[in-house]
Amino acid sequence: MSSNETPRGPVDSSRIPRYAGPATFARLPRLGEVGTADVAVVGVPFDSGVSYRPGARFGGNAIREASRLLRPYNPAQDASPFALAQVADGGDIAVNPFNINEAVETIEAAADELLGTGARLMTLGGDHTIALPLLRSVAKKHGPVALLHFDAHLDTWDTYFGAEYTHGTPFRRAVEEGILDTSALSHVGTRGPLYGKQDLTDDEKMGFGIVTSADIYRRGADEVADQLRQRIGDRPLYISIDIDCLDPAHAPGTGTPEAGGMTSRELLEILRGLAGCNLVSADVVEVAPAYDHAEITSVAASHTAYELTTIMSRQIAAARKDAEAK
Ligand SMILES: N=C(N)NCCCC(=O)O
Ligand SMILES: [Zn+2]
Ligand SMILES: [Zn+2]
Repeated sequence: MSSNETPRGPVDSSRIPRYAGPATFARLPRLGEVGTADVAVVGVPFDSGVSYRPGARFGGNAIREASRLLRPYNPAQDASPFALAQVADGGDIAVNPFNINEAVETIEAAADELLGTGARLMTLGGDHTIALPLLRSVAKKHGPVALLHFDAHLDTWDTYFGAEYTHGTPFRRAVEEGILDTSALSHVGTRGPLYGKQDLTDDEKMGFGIVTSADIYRRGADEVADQLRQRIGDRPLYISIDIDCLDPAHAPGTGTPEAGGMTSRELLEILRGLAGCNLVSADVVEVAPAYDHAEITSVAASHTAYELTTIMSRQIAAARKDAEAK
């Protein structure tokens, strides 16, 4: 979108009932209807990398369905994300469910294509395996990126049953490949039993800092966000959100739930506190609707994606304004 074009926003829910028609994220136009977008919301229906309950392949569409209720003005960030920049639904990346290596390649190639058009990606998973090809693609464009990883789990384990690409291993692979800026890596929301203490030592060696879910409870969302923002500075940032970072009370619909997690309010507040960071792309993964009730998980995920999109749109609009002033 050039600076003098008005973005095409969502369907007007005061004229067309919000439950009518097929769902796109936040009732936004499809990418094909607008040509190119500043932020492309894409689904990756892939869950062949899970170690426990499957079902995240249906996550993207569950989030789209739940996102029908999002409204165009975000008071928490005082911004209308879909008016500040063109956000569009890019549909799903069709990947092979029977061949993980091929799926990983397909995701990377599709992300390359979308990022090549100048779009930032707001990806809806899928299981956490998909973060690796997305990070590869983002790093090709921006160099090694800072990473904020919201998750109950570390996802820096080595292999599962000998498999390198799984939902428990994407960030170890990413560190090995040199696509992360190891001076700014944080897990947020970590908790629960591990295989051994070595998991933590290995993780620390890779450069990760940890903000546990108990840290959030004790220190509060604002302080945590301030600390994270300081660590990230103006580095290009990727945010990966495993919905199991939330307590199972706030996100029952997921494959590997762990008790004692943050609330959806805490997650949303931390994200709002990150506004102004150079967020180049993001994902929300591990929503498995078969275990959900009353869309609790997919509603939380849709609001999470909405806050992330708002951060990106605000930044895109601010950069455009700066460029025009020059
Ligand atoms: N949910 C994600 N991404 N990873 C969980 C892996 C935990 C395990 O099976 O040990
Ligand atoms: Zn997890
Ligand atoms: Zn994860």
